[in-house]
Amino acid sequence: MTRNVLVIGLGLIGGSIALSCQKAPDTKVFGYDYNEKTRAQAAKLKIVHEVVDDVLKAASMADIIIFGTPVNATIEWLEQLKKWPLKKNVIVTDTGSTKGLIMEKGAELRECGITFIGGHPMAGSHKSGVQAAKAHLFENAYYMLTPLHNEKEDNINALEQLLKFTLAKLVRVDAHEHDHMTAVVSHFPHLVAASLVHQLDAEQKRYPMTSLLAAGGFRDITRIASSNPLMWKDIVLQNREELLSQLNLWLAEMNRVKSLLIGLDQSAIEEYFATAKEVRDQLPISTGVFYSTYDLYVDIPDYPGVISELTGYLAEEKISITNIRVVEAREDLFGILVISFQNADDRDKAEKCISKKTNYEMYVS
Ligand SMILES: NC(=O)c1ccc[n+]([C@@H]2O[C@H](COP(=O)([O-])OP(=O)(O)OC[C@H]3O[C@@H](n4cnc5c(N)ncnc54)[C@H](O)[C@@H]3O)[C@@H](O)[C@H]2O)c1
Ligand SMILES: O=C(O)C(=O)C[C@]1(C(=O)O)C=C[C@@H](O)C=C1
Repeated sequence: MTRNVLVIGLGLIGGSIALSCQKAPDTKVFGYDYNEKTRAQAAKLKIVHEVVDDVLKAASMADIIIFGTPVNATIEWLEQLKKWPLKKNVIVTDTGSTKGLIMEKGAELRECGITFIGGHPMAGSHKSGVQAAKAHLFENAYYMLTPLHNEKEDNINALEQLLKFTLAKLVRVDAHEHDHMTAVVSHFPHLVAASLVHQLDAEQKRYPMTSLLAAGGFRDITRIASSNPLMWKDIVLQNREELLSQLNLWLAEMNRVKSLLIGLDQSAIEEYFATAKEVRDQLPISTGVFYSTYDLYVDIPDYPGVISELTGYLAEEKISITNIRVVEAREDLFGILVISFQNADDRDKAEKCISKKTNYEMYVS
């Protein structure tokens, strides 16, 4: 029997889930977005099997409904859902970055006989919109499910059976613990990134050259300040309490830094950086596709055409690359070309391909 899946909200996350659900056998994926342009783009990009205009009708046929909407919009949809004529065994889930308030709605849905299991894939990007959707966005990332207490195991299994096609690591987490932990590793860092950009903005009014000097360090730490403002407005409002307590911890931490600077204690300052480096270097890699890189470093001679020559060899063998950049290219030195691939297999193939055609030295990080 065909399983009908309806995805509401076809942006980066909803679109990516819809693409991965299309890989599930005997599954028909329908999609709805309140933005007409997005619906048209989703149809053109084949993000779903069928884009629908009548969301209520599609919902009444759905076995699984997935919300890819901003978290405040999800709350509004869940309220409406209570009155809809849904299938008796329908399973409703979401992808929102916050879980506390959404699970309160989930509990209300249970009172109406509707199964709601919260979900949150811990991968994404500062990019948004349907054009950024990718089938493999969640590969290897943690995908948290926050079922209500006493949720039927069969319901959770049924949802997991579909979500396993995201190739994410599915884990079950309590909704409140979820909101605490994501405040630490995601929500609060977004506030810090935005605040650093505000600080730069104020500074460059007095020293206009400052922004020209924003190189790797500033760009790395503030990439996420380019994220969707509406989405983040919703997230920080829903997780306000946790964020206020993170902010207090941060202020205390900044006071510690202040004391270190005032105290001029060289070894304590070095220790501060050393401990941070140790913890940072040991972070496990569990991101989705955007920021897990499989890089191949190629020492290339610095002559015009060398990059197109190399990419040409890879194209001949149909090896796709996700990014390419040159580092340390100087006239008198070999440059290093860093080629990124989607997976280790593609990188291995590329290494073999390049070693057949050239004598350039290569290494992987
Ligand atoms: N961006 C990330 O890195 C990331 C990662 C994990 C989870 N999330 C969560 O996923 C959800 C979607 O985020 P995104 O990054 O895909 O955002 P997005 O802006 O790319 O997509 C949201 C989509 O929802 C549509 N939409 C907005 N309001 C709607 C409504 N009321 N009804 C129907 N459609 C509506 C928009 O038109 C858009 O197409 C959010 O809840 C977010 O918290 C985001
Ligand atoms: O990589 C990014 O740009 C993200 O911000 C992704 C990110 C994160 O903070 O890690 C953002 C929000 C999500 O709920 C999950 C993942």
